Amino acid sequence: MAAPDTDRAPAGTSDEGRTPSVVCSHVSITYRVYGVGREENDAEGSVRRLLSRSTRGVGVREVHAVRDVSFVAYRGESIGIVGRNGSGKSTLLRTIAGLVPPTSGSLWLGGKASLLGVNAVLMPQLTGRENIWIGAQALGLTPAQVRARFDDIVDFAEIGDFLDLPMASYSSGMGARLRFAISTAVTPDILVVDEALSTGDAHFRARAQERITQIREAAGTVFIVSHSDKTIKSMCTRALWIDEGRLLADGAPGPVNGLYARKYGRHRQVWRQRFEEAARIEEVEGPEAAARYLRRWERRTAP
Ligand SMILES: Nc1ncnc2c1ncn2[C@@H]1O[C@H](COP(=O)(O)OP(=O)(O)OP(=O)(O)O)[C@@H](O)[C@H]1O
Repeated sequence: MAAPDTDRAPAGTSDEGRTPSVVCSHVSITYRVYGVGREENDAEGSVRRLLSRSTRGVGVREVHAVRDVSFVAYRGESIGIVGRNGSGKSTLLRTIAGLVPPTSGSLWLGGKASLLGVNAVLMPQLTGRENIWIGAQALGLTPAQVRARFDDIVDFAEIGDFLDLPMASYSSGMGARLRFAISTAVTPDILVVDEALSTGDAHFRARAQERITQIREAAGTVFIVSHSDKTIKSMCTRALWIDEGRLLADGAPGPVNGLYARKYGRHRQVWRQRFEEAARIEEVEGPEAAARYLRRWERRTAP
């Protein structure tokens, strides 16, 4: 397993005979959030702001979502991204998909990236049939290509009689299947899947896995964000662990998941037990006693 080292070439660049599809070099992504933090709303503050032309004091907060991340992805790889909530996984994926530019560093793509999640395009008030037409054309298919692939999309989505009903009436699993079917109607060079697999049942996941394998075999690269280590282990050939925006591990899914679980698995388990205890205390002694109990633990574990 390669430990990321910012002074060396990104993991895997020395491998010969493989074609890189994504080269992510020292990428950092910072969001600027306005209207939060300390405000200077008095007249003096406003004048100072105008004179200095600076944004200080207007409540701008910077969120360093991704910090100095480097790696090389190759054609034929399926890469799982793991990490706690808010660690920067989706931000990294959105950057690979071309939706969020890196604040610094560089990103090179050897093909077209497609983000699985045509959510923005699919409309709940329209039927599955109408959404297939709109979604597939939004991905760049011509009407003739949509016509040719229509039945395949419907078969994969398994929406049956719901095809002519509004998507708003679909279960979350049906919606996920239809989105997946539309997004993969075109074989993308780089497919980016953000949690889209978590809503499906075992049968859907098996077929999604098959589709992902087909894309990999067609020399594509797949990125998958998932909180399920089962999904990462069964669908990925490699995993990246992102923690507080930094790449902490890059290697085979088993060992990377193992490192991640070693750092946070026990922590999660311990807190689950504490919340159960807090619920018991709340029942017997009331909410204030439960809050006191949790605050005591928070103080003890605060960094
Ligand atoms: N559009 C945004 N504007 C400002 N901050 C954002 C934005 N999107 C994400 N963030 C912040 O960036 C950090 C990383 O978020 P991101 O969604 O990439 O994490 P994640 O690992 O995908 O989390 P999760 O597992 O909960 O989906 C978080 O602190 C989040 O609050």
